[in-house]
Amino acid sequence: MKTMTQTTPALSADLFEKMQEHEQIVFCNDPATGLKAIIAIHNTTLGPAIGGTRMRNYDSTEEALEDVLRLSKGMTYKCAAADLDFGGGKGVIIGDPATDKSPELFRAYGQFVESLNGRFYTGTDMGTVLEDFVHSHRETNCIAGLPEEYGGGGETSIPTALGVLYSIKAVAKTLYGTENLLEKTFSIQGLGKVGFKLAEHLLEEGANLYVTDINPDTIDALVQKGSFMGRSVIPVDGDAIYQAPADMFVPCAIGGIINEQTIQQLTVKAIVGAANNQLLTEDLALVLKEKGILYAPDYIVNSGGIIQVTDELYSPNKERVLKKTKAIYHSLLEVFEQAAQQNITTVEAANEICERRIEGRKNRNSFFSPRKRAKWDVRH
Ligand SMILES: NC(=O)C1=CN([C@@H]2O[C@H](COP(=O)(O)OP(=O)(O)OC[C@H]3O[C@@H](n4cnc5c(N)ncnc54)[C@H](O)[C@@H]3O)[C@@H](O)[C@H]2O)C=CC1
Ligand SMILES: O=C(O)CCC(=O)C(=O)O
Repeated sequence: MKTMTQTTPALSADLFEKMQEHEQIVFCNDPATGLKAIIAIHNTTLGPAIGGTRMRNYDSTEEALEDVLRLSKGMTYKCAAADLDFGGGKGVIIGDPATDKSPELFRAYGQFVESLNGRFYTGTDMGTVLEDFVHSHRETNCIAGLPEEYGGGGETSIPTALGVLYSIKAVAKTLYGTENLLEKTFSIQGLGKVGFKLAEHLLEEGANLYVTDINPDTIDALVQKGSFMGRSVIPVDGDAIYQAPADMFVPCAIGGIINEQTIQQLTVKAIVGAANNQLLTEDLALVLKEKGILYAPDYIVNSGGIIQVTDELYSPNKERVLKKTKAIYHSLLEVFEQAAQQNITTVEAANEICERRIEGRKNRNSFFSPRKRAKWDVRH
């Protein structure tokens, strides 16, 4: 049997190695409600950490930890890219969203969020809905993204889907010299909160779609919609989506789907979608560049949701959110321009812009302290 002195140093070294530049990881365990969650705070240079909370049936704690570390880092870049006064964080709840949810579980989660004393704000992500956080909000003010009837900005997937649409237009402008999407074809992976709304926008623009989802009901609903609008919506099975003969691939489900295998199958001219962490590893951006596939960095494309929830703290205003979401179009064009000028990947160009912003702020607003009342904080 191993003794504590043998195991402890190895374990902690491993965990700190995994954290890399992350500031803090919080493991939340509440046997009474079954809550098992991990909150990761990546960087608070720009302000308190913010990021949605994902609920997923992870195969292991390790997998959940990997996910929350990657997602929280992405939030730091997302906030910097959208020029928000927030840093990056994220939460994951380990469990099946279909069977393991309860009001008590989300209240318990709210208590853990509250214990961070303003260092972390959260709301929805994959597997969670706004109503879950109404329960959490009973325990903490640090919820961003409440339903409208609770004084929040409402469904975040609405601005997220719009942001993806503006991004697709920026990509079309770059590739074809026009934003017109009539008769363009898109392959969409995931028809959930964001993917379905985006698909509706694309149909309204006169586009045709290949779609896949693990839930057949959502596909049927979209096929019906497409036939009603006289557009083509072709369902494809699982991995066949990578080979669909579309102009652009639009990932709106899980991360890590762009890898060595899938890149070989893609025939599209661009990848632009809502999913977080689309590239399994960042160096794949170079493989895409060499293959002539324009990659729109995910954390810029999908920033509509975070734009809305952070704006909510000034009190909700749909017009202001729309204006800020439209700015995604220009942010992407700037990234594409810089990448072309410097002959670097779009990921490198986007990261450079964000890192410059964070670095520039370090001297003025170093390390957020919750004792300072933040200027946008209207609920405390
Ligand atoms: N909701 C939001 O405002 C934002 C969402 N995102 C990201 O966008 C993605 C989608 O988010 P939501 O639409 O909110 O989530 P959701 O949970 O509502 O929808 C995800 C959809 O993907 C499907 N799906 C899951 N695994 C799949 C697979 N292997 N193949 C095909 N379909 C699969 C699910 O059945 C579901 O319909 C996630 O990666 C999320 O992190 C990013 C920014 C904001
Ligand atoms: O939509 C939200 O509530 C937070 C945004 C977020 O976590 C994300 O953009 O991934």
